[in-house]
Amino acid sequence: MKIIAFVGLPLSGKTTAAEIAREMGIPVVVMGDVVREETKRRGLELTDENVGRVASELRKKEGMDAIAKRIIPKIRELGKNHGAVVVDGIRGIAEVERLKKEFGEDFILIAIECPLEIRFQRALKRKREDDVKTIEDLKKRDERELSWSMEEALKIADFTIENTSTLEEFREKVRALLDRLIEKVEIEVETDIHPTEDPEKVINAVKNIFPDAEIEIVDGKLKAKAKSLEKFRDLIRRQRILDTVRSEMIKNRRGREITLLLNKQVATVSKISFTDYDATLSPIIVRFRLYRVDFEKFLNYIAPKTKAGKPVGEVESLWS
Ligand SMILES: Nc1ncnc2c1ncn2[C@@H]1O[C@H](COP(=O)(O)OP(=O)(O)OP(=O)(O)O)[C@@H](O)[C@H]1O
Repeated sequence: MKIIAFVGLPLSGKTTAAEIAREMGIPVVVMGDVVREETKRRGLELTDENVGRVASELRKKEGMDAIAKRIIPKIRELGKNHGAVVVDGIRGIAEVERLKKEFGEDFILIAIECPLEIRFQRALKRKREDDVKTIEDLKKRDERELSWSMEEALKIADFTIENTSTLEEFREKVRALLDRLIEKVEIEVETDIHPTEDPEKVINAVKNIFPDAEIEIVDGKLKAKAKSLEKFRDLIRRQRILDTVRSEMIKNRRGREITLLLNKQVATVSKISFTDYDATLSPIIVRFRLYRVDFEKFLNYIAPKTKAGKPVGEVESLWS
């Protein structure tokens, strides 16, 4: 699961970026909603003043990362089915640090940059009730945000998007970056390592099929995550087993998950063959979890139908 947050000064384009994520089917957790919920829970009316006061109180009592802490369960819940969640409304470094601690490498921070003058012009155009009326007011608002160490957050961002050109160009940049960052398919690999087996050999068997697998061995079990499907796809084509793989995938699909059981011994010589759970040496269990690609497309990407031994209706890329 990837957790993506946008950070930037007022009017830089954070809400617009989150909106694009929503359009792409990525759920968005709005930090402000947590504060609004808390305001309601306290029986207060949802005015700007009340919401602002509750936010300050939460931060004073529970620390500067109070709101980040409260959204973590929400992120986990939404992430279960989507593979990615966007967080809208990060304000300071404490919040970034909390989310980094919680999600590690899966947390990605994107800074949106835009100079004061352009942001001010956009405020004049947006005319939201709480929007600044003068450039001096916007400078003050910037300073308030910077006092929460937003500058540090901007500095440590993994990516920076400039939003100085047209809205359409900005939307395109955000869309392209999100598309690159978010996994469409999660690949999980698992197998038991028997006492009689050489762990190195088992690792190699997995790497023969998923060369980029990040492998962990815990209590005699190998667990791995991989990203690239290329080698797997290539082996299937070289062995000319598209039909077999296709029917295995259809047979072993449960909703958005496809579980394939590969013969471990055969994998040690870089070949694919299927087995069952009772195999003498336990199988290599490969689980594909589809997030932002439908089963048909995935199936036609990995193992399209064939006619006279040639693939038909093959999908060349999951990314287009
Ligand atoms: N590239 C752009 N060209 C023109 N208008 C833009 C561009 N990017 C954003 N805007 C407009 O500028 C305004 C501010 O954008 P947005 O609400 O996304 O910023 P924000 O960072 O979420 O602001 P705030 O911090 O005030 O919530 C919006 O009216 C939006 O439509």
